[in-house]
Amino acid sequence: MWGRSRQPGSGRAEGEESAPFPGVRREDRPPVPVPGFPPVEAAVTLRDVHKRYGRGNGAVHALRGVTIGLPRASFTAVMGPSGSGKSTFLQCAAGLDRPTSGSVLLGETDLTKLRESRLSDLRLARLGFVFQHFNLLPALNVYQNVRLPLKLAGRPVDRDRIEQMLARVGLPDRARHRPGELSGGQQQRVAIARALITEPDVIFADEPTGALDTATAAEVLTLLREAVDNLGATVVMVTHEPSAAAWADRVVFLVDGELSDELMLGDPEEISARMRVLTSATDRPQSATPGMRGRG
Ligand SMILES: Nc1ncnc2c1ncn2[C@@H]1O[C@H](COP(=O)(O)OP(=O)(O)OP(=O)(O)O)[C@@H](O)[C@H]1O
Repeated sequence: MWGRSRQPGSGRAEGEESAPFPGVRREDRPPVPVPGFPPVEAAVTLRDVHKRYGRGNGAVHALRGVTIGLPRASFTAVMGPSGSGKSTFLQCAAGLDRPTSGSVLLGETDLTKLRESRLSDLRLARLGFVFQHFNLLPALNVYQNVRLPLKLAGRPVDRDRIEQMLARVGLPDRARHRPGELSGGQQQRVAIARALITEPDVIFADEPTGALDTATAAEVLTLLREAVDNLGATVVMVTHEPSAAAWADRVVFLVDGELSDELMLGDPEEISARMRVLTSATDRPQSATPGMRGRG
């Protein structure tokens, strides 16, 4: 499978399988894209997406005609200098914000044509989210946090599946703990379990390792990688960290709201070098995030 041998620090050998996620049959997995061949089907497609904040002289053009397809069962990292439009890209691709013009398709469904209530249903049913600061509900325990998307979507709750998912992310004995009783890395594992419990088509991750130390970040990235390889999920991750982006199959680079470059199966050094070129060309610093500096 592509990218498998390139995972920095995963400790997993080429071709080695990790334990499957609960409730997912191998035959249900969608086709895996092969480098060098056009993808059969894109999980997410952006077509000429523009996003403008404000009007007149004060308008900010955060995205300027972004067109890209993200293949099913692939892991894409989005990088770029500070203010280049990464978060706006993620928000528009995930249907959390609406483009000023252009279209965003989830499979065959054009999100820009959906009313807010339908969009919200679709996000619950088919998308998962992982954020830098975890965004768990502090009053709910771990089990209840993971169960929440199922309840919100009105779907049946299978206690065994939730417990298996917690075991899968390495927290079999924390179901009754509140988020405040867990470390940052453990909270992010809960957030990943919560994102995966609905078996989403696409997981959007916004700086998922930005608040974590190097070792913990690698554990979280392993889980995202496994969601792609074993569950057939599509992962889209915004990151400032070349060492995190190197876990992806493909890194796309945004500059001033435009896609300016991409790298397939890049290692941290290659990704850093590409970022240095882009940052010096725009003469704009990257936003600093703690945690993974110096890795790789
Ligand atoms: N709600 C908003 N209103 C006005 N301008 C905005 C808004 N959100 C983002 N912007 C502007 O749009 C541009 C792109 O912002 P965005 O947050 O997408 O960039 P980014 O690459 O994620 O930045 P960073 O790496 O610093 O988080 C920036 O100039 C930003 O100031």
